Amino acid sequence: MNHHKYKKFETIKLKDRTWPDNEIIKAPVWCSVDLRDGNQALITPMNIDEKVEMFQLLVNLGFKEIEVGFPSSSQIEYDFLRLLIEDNLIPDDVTVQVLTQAREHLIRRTFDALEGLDKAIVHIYNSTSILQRDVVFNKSKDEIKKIAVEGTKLVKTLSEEFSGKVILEYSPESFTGTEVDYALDVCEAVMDTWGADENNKVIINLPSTVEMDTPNVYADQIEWMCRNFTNRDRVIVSVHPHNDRGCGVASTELALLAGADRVEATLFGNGERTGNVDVITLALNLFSHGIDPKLELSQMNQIKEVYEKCTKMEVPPRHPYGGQLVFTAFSGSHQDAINKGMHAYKERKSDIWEVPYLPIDPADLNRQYEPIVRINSQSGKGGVSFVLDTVYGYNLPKQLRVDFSKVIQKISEKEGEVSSEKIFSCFDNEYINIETPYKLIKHKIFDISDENSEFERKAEVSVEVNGEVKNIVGYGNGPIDAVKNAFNKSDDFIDTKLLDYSEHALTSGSSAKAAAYIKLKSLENESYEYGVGVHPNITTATVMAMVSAMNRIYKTTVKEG
Ligand SMILES: CC(=O)SCCNC(=O)CCNC(=O)[C@H](O)C(C)(C)COP(=O)(O)OP(=O)(O)OC[C@H]1O[C@@H](n2cnc3c(N)ncnc32)[C@H](O)[C@@H]1OP(=O)(O)O
Ligand SMILES: CC(C)C(=O)C(=O)O
Repeated sequence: MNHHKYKKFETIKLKDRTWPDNEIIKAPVWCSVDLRDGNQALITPMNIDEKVEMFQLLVNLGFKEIEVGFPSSSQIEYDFLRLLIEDNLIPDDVTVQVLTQAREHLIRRTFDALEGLDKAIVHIYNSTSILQRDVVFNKSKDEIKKIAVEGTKLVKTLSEEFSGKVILEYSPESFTGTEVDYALDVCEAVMDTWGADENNKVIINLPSTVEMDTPNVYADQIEWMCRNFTNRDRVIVSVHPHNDRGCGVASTELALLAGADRVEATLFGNGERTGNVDVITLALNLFSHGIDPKLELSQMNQIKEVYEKCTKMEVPPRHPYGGQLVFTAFSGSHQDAINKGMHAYKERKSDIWEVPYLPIDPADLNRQYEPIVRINSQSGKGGVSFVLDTVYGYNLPKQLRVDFSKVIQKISEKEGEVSSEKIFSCFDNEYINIETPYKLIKHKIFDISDENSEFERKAEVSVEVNGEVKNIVGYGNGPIDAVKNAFNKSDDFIDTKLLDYSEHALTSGSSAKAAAYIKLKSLENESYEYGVGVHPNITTATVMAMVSAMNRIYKTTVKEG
């Protein structure tokens, strides 16, 4: 690869820059350019119905400025604006923006399209970059400035005849490839021509039409412009970043540190080439710092659905916040940390979200907890128990987590990702209410503490063994002890010792069930097994857990030899 073919564009060196010490403390003014820059970059541009659907989505998300198109470029762009106006689809608090080249016939046609509106942003542009001045326009600096000034004069004249209020926006297109002092000169000429002042501000949009350098360089360019406007108060400084180097979000954030007031962006970063900057990422980055993003993005899946339908583009699975996999962890240590973090967050009832690996709470985007953890061969016990806990309500004892995750590990090594449903059905088959060869028929526990006995409880248990019912009796100081002793006294069952016991409620309300976990050690060898019992009655759940554990010991030691 011949890297000598390329060179860096030399721009200003701002030695006393102040932006690195700044902080973003509020959301900028957002302007969606989905219906213009986004649309002009689509393989199949949106039809009118799709444009209307996208417009309504943008309004619902809370955009107050929306660039609805380039009405002088084609009939469909023109008709769409007319439809918005004639069908009264533009809410009072939303200002539509229209783009046009700074050329007379296009500006005139743009004003025709605006007829009937009471306010609009008219956005004119011409390229000011060194390269385009040379190879596209073949014009001197003064001639290029004249295009901008003549365009502004015409917008001013037509605005005076227009029924509504016009806000002027001017873009020195390809700003990142333009000498900053020249860009400033053109912008000042536009503002002077317009008669801009504090009460009649002009939006000066400084696009990173092509992202040509690292984000700090763009920030230097923006800070330099902000510092050198003759009157900063007559300017709304807007940025319009693209993503050619993959740094659109970083460039925008640094531009905000450098003084920008407004951002033009698109949903999921659709736009020319590698796209415009993604407004969803920008807004949710603010949100994750506790700053009101001034956009309503909580219905993420719905936003994605409308976006994908209208643009026929797909949101990549790893796209920040919106991608299918961004609230998912496959690896064991991540799953374990998420599991523990979620528990701590719930238990501490904290107002502040702090969960490892999850910068924001997926529920804030109406995304579900369920797919956070997905299980494959890289997963450990944390992920498996997280699924059983959050999806099915089973809070497994620590050793059982280790045992069961080995079962899932074997499946995932053979089959790849294991679904939540499969994890549960496997847990169910392996551990819950196991009935072969021993099947609990009924049991009764008696309180015998007043009967002058050395024990407090008596258990009568009926169990079916290979089709034959055995009635056994045992005594102990609690129900579990009494039942276990009943089994141990009989020659029909394996002798065991209780190593661990826990239980919890599974669901709430009238259909509530309890889950009990029993760990038994075989007295015939050193093996141990867990069993799980599930039943509306906690004592029955416990006896079932014991029978399940005995069945598992039978399976591993007696049956499998
Ligand atoms: C970076 C951006 O995204 S900018 C927005 C780009 N979006 C679009 O272009 C989408 C819609 N555009 C179009 O459909 C067409 O370009 C139209 C209808 C607006 C204009 O079409 P045309 O006049 O046929 O051609 P085109 O846009 O190529 O312009 C050609 C002429 O305009 C001049 N020109 C181009 N841009 C500008 C501008 N911003 N201001 C003034 N003149 C310009 C060119 O120098 C060229 O002049 P020449 O014919 O004397 O050489
Ligand atoms: C018209 C301008 C703002 C533009 O789309 C760009 O520079 O990318």
